[in-house]
Amino acid sequence: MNVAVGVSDRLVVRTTAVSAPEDLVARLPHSEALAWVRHGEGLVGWGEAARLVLPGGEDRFVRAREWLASVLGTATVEDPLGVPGSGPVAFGSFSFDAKAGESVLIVPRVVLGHRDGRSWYTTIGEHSESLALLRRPVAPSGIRWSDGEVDAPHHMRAVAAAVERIRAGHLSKVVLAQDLLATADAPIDTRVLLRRLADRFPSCYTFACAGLVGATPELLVRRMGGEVESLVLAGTIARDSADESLATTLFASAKDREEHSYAADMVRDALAPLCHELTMPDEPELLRLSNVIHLATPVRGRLAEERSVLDVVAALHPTPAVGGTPTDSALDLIRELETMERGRYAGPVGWIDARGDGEWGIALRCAQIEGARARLYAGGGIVAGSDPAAELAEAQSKFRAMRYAIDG
Ligand SMILES: C=C(O[C@H]1C=CC=C(C(=O)O)[C@@H]1O)C(=O)O
Repeated sequence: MNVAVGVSDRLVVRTTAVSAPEDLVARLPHSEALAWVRHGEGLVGWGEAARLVLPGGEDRFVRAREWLASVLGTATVEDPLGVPGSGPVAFGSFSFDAKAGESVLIVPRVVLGHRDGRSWYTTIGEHSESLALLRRPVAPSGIRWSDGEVDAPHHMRAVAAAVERIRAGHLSKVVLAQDLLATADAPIDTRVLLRRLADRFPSCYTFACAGLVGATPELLVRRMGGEVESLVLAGTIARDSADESLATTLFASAKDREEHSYAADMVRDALAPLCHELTMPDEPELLRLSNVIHLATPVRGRLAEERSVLDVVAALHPTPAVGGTPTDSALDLIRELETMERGRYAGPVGWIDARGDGEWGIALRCAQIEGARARLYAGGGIVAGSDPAAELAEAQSKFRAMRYAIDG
C-alpha cells in the first residue's frame, strides 16, 4: 500500500454553498483533473490531500474502504449542506483484474459540486489550492495513431477462438477488448478531452481520475441514502445516423438479447441479497448515444442494511458487461486471449463521500493519458452467435468517442 501524501494529521474539511457554477469542467485549473459529470451536474476536483495506490487483490475494495474510513472518517468537517458529495470525498478508479494493475483513490484539495439546484465548494486540508491559477487548456495537435498491443487481426482471432470455446460449452459469454494508441506533439491536457466528451455525450458520465479519462454510459451503482440504482448495458449496434430502424434491429436481435440478459441477470442476482424492493423491468430499454445504441436495463433497490457504495461495487464487479458468464471462466479466457493488461479500463470509476454515498460507473469509452500519449480501449461481448468482423466493427464504433475527444 502506498500513501503518497501523508494523512497523519486529521484533515480539516469545509463545505460552503455557492451560486451555481455555469460549467463544472471549465472550472478545472489544470490538467490533473478529477471529474464525474453528467448533464452538467456532478463533481470536479483538483489538488491532492491524500492518495492511495493499491496493487491488485480481490480485497482491493475492502482495503480502499478501510483507508477511506481512516482518512475521511477522522476528518474535522464543517458541512452545512450534508448532501451526497458534500463534505470530504474521494475520487477513485479500480483495476479491472484483481490479479493485475493498480487501483487509485484520490482525496482532492478542492471539490466543486452541483446537483438538484444546489452547488457547493469544499476545501480539504490546510493548504487549499482554491487560488490555483487557471491555465488555459490547449487542444492536442499533431496526433499520430498506431496499433496497440491488440491490433485488429489479433482481436478477430481472439473473438473466433472465444466463439469456439463458447460453442464447445466451456462458457456462455466473454467480453474481449482491444487497444489503440495516440501520440500528440505535447502533453495532452485532459480538460480538452473532458470538454469534448461532456458536450458530445451529455447523457454519459464524463470522468477523469489519475489520467484515466472517458465518458461511460454504464452506471455500475449509485448509492444515495438507502437507494441504489444501476444501469446495465450490453448489446450494441453502431450508429452514424438517426435511423430508427437500427434500434428496431437491435431490439429484435436474439444474439444481443442473449448477451444483455447475462449482464442484467447477474446484476439483479448480486443486488438481491443486499436489497429489499429490487425492481428490474422484464425487457431492456434502448439507450441512444451519438455513436452507438445499447440495450439497457435499469435496476433499482433499497439497501436492507447500511452499506457503503464500495461494498456494492465489490459485490457487482466484474459484471458480464465487461467480464462474462460464468465470471471465473470468462476472466481466465480474457487473460488467455486478450493478452494485454486492461489496467483500469472496464474497472469501477467514480466517487465516494464520508457517508458512503457515491456514484460508480464502469470505465468504458476511455483512454489512459500519460504525457503526450493516450491508450484507448474498446471491447464487446462475445456469445455463440458472434461474428469476428462484426465485433471488430463494433469496437471501432466504440473507439469513436475517444478518437473524437482527442482529435476533435
Ligand atoms: C466493453 C465495452 O462495452 C460494454 C458495455 C456496453 C455494451 C457492450 C456490448 O454490447 O458488447 C459491452 O458489454 C466497451 O465499450 O469497451
